[in-house]
Amino acid sequence: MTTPPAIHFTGKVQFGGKPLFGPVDITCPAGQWTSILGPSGVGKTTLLRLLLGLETGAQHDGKISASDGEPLAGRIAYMAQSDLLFPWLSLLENVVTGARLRSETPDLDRAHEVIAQVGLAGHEHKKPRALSGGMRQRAALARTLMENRPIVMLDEPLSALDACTRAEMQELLDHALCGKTVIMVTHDPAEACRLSNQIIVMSRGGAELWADTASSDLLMTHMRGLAA
Ligand SMILES: Nc1ncnc2c1ncn2[C@@H]1O[C@H](COP(=O)(O)OP(=O)(O)OP(=O)(O)O)[C@@H](O)[C@H]1O
Repeated sequence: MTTPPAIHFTGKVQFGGKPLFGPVDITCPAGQWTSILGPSGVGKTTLLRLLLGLETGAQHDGKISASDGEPLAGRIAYMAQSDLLFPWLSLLENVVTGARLRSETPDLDRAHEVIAQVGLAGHEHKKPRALSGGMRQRAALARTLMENRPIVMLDEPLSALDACTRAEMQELLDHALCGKTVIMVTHDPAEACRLSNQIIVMSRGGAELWADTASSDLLMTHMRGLAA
């Protein structure tokens, strides 16, 4: 894996001339974990999709850049809110989907290693329907790790999980993504505080950096104030 860069996003975003958010000036430090919080509909997913270079239909008047001056394209692994597993493929085949789509020969040894890393050894040949919700999220994480990219973007990756599985997955993510530049959208201040080096709170007007990752209660109070 190449050295992870910092990511810089500036400017404002509109849909059909109607402002969504901004102007903002956001830096996600290299090799660190940034969480993005904010009220529903403020534009968190749109921001992530713009960073990913995906079609959004939005007009972005600003800049997206990496600290090493290289394009972001091809350097990001993405884990969405839903697991996006192909139901007709086994867990193993789902984990190597990226390589198959690029017409590459998948590294099956590494796939088995990554599957073991997320605690799913022995389930390689099961179809997604035979896995629990937590196991499917682990499978989605295995597929994300298999890509071994320096930047990882997570859009509410654990929102569908029960509290216990969620805590387990947070630990796993923390360990597995250590050293990468990570950007995670979440609605959970405690999750953001637990995992992040920095927290960005988005509102219609812009985005502010929340420096105190030690207190999720204070962050929650602050966000209630923004929403009021
Ligand atoms: N293609 C589009 N055209 C017009 N409006 C759009 C389009 N895509 C998204 N929106 C609107 O932009 C707003 C922001 O959407 P987005 O999904 O980025 O918000 P979010 O902060 O991630 O919300 P949530 O927390 O509920 O997931 C929403 O009001 C949505 O309806």
